[in-house]
Amino acid sequence: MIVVEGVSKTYADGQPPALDNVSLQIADGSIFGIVGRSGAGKSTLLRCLNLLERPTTGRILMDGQDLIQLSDKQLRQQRQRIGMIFQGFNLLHSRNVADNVAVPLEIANVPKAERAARVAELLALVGLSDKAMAFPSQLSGGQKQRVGIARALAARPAYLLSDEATSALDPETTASILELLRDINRQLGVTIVLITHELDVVKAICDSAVSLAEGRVVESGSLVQLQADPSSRLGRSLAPSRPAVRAV
Ligand SMILES: Nc1ncnc2c1ncn2[C@@H]1O[C@H](COP(=O)(O)OP(=O)(O)OP(=O)(O)O)[C@@H](O)[C@H]1O
Repeated sequence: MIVVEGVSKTYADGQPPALDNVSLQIADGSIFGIVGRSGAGKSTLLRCLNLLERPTTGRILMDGQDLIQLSDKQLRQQRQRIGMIFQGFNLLHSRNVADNVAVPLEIANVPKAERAARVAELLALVGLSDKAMAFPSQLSGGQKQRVGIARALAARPAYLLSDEATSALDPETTASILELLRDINRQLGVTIVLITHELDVVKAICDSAVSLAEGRVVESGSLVQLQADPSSRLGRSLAPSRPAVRAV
């Protein structure tokens, strides 16, 4: 479970805070969406969850441990429990697909034979077994993101952080990547925290969501709660789509 307690982040003196007293909880095994306009603080919040950004004040508890109190070594260990995927995929262009997926395993000093077996397993999971020797430049956007997902899962993380992972993809590819994330969540029990500016993404796969504005939490809750609350703006935006009415 992730608990964010009173987290504020100010990048520079005199600037308004990027996060202002944010508190929320992310249940184990859930898919949690962070929404809000550009500049609302979404990336800052996501980056605080693995301490790529250090909060100015507040606490981030992951599995009961306050990340801010961890030593460098403990933080490195905790980060192995957190995978991350990105809008721009962040693949190494000089390495083939298998070698990209192997990067976290190399960092964790996993022996070569074990690495190869794990990479094969991961490529099968994301449906890219036939692309192991291909280079990123030979892949479509959706395939690149599948490599990014396989790499993020390599060290068997408990948490997967997704920074606009589908924003660069067309709607059909987005749907297939969201389906993959949902399968990973269900099959492996990985908790997924995703930033998106597309409410359709939240509707498609999130169990809970928070909306941010100017660094503050505007609303948060489970999708079911939000959708059932007539006073919730986010809930109204996330109302289930009605089936199209067909003329007879
Ligand atoms: N490294 C940084 N240094 C200084 N200010 C920053 C830095 N990163 C973000 N900010 C500021 O913090 C605020 C929140 O930015 P953040 O990137 O978290 O928002 P966001 O909701 O993710 O936006 P977007 O959807 O455009 O990515 C903005 O005002 C931004 O200019």
